[in-house]
Amino acid sequence: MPDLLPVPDLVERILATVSPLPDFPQPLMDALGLALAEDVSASISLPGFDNSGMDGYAVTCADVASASEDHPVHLPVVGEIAAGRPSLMALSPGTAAKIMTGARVPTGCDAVVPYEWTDRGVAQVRITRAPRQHQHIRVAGDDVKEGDQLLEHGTVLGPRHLGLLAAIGRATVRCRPRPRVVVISTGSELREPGSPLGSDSIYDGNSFLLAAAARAAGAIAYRVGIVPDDPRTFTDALSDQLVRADIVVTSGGVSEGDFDVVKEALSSLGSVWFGGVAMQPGKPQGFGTVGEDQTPIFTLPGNPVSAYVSFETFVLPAIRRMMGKLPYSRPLSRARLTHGLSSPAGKQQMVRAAWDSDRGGAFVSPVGGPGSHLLGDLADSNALIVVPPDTTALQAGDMVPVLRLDEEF
Ligand SMILES: Nc1nc2c(c(=O)[nH]1)N[C@H]1C(S)=C(S)[C@@H](COP(=O)(O)OP(=O)(O)OC[C@H]3O[C@@H](n4cnc5c(N)ncnc54)[C@H](O)[C@@H]3O)O[C@H]1N2
Ligand code: MOO
Repeated sequence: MPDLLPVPDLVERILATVSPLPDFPQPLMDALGLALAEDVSASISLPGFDNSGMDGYAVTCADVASASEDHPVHLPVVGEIAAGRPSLMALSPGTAAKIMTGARVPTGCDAVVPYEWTDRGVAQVRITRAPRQHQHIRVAGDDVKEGDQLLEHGTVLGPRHLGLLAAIGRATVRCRPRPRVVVISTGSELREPGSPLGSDSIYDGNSFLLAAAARAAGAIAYRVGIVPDDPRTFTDALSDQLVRADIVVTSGGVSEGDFDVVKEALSSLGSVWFGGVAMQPGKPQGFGTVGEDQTPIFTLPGNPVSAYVSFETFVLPAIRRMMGKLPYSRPLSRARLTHGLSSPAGKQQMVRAAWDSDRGGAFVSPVGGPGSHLLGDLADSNALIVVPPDTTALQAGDMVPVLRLDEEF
């Protein structure tokens, strides 16, 4: 058996070849899920001005200090201040003004008495409890101060970040864009789902699997569909697609067969490496660059489980690096193995598994057999147990490294 490349060596080669995409200002809603390519500081304070936290009456504390149920204080109501419709800028001692939540507090007011402590009077208000000084006043800058560092370069933007960015008035933020991933399935036996199936043909599951995985990783995925086992047709399809690709992913046609179209078409270019990686499933791999723009290309093996595991191991880190998302690879966690298993020597085995947790902590159970055609088992899995190349057997109860496939990271 020719030497197999260790998995980390190929990952390293990929990360050295792939560069982060140039960042540019993006409208906020397009930035959801993208990594910030700038440090964001507050250009304004939040709140921007002292405002009321309650619907009630703006008062001067000293005027109502003695208010109680038994000895209410009565004040004339001199106006009404609604949020966004400031009408009264200053409050004179001995008066009150109706004020709504969010409305700017007039000068001279140092507390808000909520409606519930009053008779809700219009011309005059009866106040039965004394507020503390500054009660129900939201002071300018008590949330965010102008100049505060808010979000760091590299932060992956979620709904809460976008809310904050909008609140400080940002319409755009600098982010790296989503890479455009073109997915091509090769194989003359493949048919489009929904079309009739011949006696020796199969449906093209891989392009859906891989395009969906690319989209789930944050990329824009273009599913080109099926290219038959003809090198010329493959090369034509590839050059048609390069114009819209930051990454090309193919499946099939890379092992030792007589019609291994991808290998045959790309070998002559010399810039794509083909070889075996010490991983099971996912041994036959190809990686390199194609076209004028040196677009990275991943030629994944055709067996569906092999294609998926290869995507997780090699394509996902490339997508994340282009997007500026760290870490590049899915983090390993540890879980207790429920059943023993054996593993081939010299290869990192990626065992389909079901992960769960209970009061005893995380546990993981192998799902199905090792066959790389077992797509049903793959769909039942939510994790991969990573068995190192030098480990040939694991016992029930062992703590094992696990990749949780549906976890955001
Ligand atoms: N003599 C050898 N044969 C094989 C070796 C080897 O080392 N020596 N390696 C095996 C391993 S491991 C794998 S993995 C496969 C990889 O083969 P290819 O990448 O060339 O893929 P194909 O031969 O085109 O297809 C393999 C398998 O997968 C099915 N397939 C392909 N595309 C799709 C698709 N889009 N959707 C669903 N299923 C797909 C295809 O029909 C085949 O059954 O090679 C082994 N052979
Ligand atoms: O190594 Mo292949 O990728 O399992 O069946």
